[in-house]
Amino acid sequence: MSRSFTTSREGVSDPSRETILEIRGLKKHFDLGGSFLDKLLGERGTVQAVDGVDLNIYEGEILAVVGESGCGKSTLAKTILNLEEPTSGSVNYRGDDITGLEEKEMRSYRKEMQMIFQDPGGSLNPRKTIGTILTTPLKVHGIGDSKEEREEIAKTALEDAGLEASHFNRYPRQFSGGQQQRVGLARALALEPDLLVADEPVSKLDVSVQAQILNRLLDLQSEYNLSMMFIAHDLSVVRHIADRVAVMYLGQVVEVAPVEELFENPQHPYTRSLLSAVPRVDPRAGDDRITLEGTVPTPIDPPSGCRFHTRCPAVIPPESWTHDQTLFKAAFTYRIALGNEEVEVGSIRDRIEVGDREASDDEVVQYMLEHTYSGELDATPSGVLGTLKSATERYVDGERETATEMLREAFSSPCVDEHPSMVEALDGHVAACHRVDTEAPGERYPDA
Ligand SMILES: Nc1ncnc2c1ncn2[C@@H]1O[C@H](COP(=O)(O)OP(=O)(O)OP(=O)(O)O)[C@@H](O)[C@H]1O
Repeated sequence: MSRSFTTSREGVSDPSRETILEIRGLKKHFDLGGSFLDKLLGERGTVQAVDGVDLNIYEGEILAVVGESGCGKSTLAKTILNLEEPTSGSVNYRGDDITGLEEKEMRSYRKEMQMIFQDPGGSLNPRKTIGTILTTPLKVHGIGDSKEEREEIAKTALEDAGLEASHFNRYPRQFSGGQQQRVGLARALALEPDLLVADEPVSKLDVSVQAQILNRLLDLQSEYNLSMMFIAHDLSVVRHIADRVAVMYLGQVVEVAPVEELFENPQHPYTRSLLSAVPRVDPRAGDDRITLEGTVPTPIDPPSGCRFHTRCPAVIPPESWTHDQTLFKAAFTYRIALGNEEVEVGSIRDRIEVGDREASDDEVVQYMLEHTYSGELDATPSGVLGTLKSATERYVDGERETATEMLREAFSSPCVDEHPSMVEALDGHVAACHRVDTEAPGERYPDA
């Protein structure tokens, strides 16, 4: 492997464009409290919801933030807007440091930085008319000289969002979900914000309504030169709307690229997996959440090194590895499963039917190799199989640490030991992956 590429974090702004928002090393950890024992058991501790995010949003662009449920998208949005207090890092809005500002100090920025939420109904007070919902923020921010003027602004915003001025006197319950989302949009637009943070604004709506709202957003974005952070888990929506895309995994950004570039030439193995799942999305299924192989690790105790290593199809073998990637991935996954004690010897013993007698250790070992190890036993070279077998024997014998150590030594990976920094993968396209850092573009994924 040859190290060659210039280290370039997304944290370096593009001087040719006006940066509206500059996020640096942003962290938001939630302390769940609990005793030391709770923490050891993973039931309490600290949720690393957002853990060191660098991002820029440029004037007039739509930056989409994507990733599986729980990866920290909403927390990122709320922390940027000081709806959550950041643990560390900084947020600059048009050059002003707004990190952790109190509500009073935030007030002048609130007008310029608006957020629309996923649940349209939940963010509208059912007892207030649409008119009151729209004009109250105008009054708070001193917009419009009179009640009549504010009413006029609110009605124009309703029309901008695709509703009618006559809806002014209605109540939220008199609207469909799609219309309620338009009210949320109108409320945000009435303040003429510079930056709109939209947290999955169409995910709860029917596909046809989604398209209408998205097209409306696109029209308004170009009409008002709005900058937007658009949070989504549906990648087809992202392709339709975004200029650039940031991909998040377990609290961190792993790749940022212009939208077509990301779809045509994804560099991070996580992005590649996400995109490969797109054709599976079936609107008739009702739930279009992306699912990947393997369980998502908990953000309370995220994996060391590259956080994606436990699920990565391209996890890097040690330099001494002479076999192919598929074999390494199978052995490595086995290492992870035993290391996390995901395999219960007792329940395997119960599961194996051997007449009246209890299954022997050898039978349990064989069962684990046949069922937990995903490689083909017949095709596994004897040296590798020997290690897998010896480690499994120790594991079944109760010597878990010895077993884990044997597997760790034989199937080591830089992905476990070192955190990858964000590097320029291709022009204007950054990714945090050891493969991207060390391999030339055409050689990054030989058979992964
Ligand atoms: N107030 C909180 N206290 C403790 N943990 C929290 C809190 N808010 C969020 N989390 C945790 O932080 C992690 C990130 O959550 P977040 O809602 O930001 O993810 P997300 O990517 O927006 O998910 P989704 O797509 O499902 O909305 C999750 O593990 C979540 O359980």
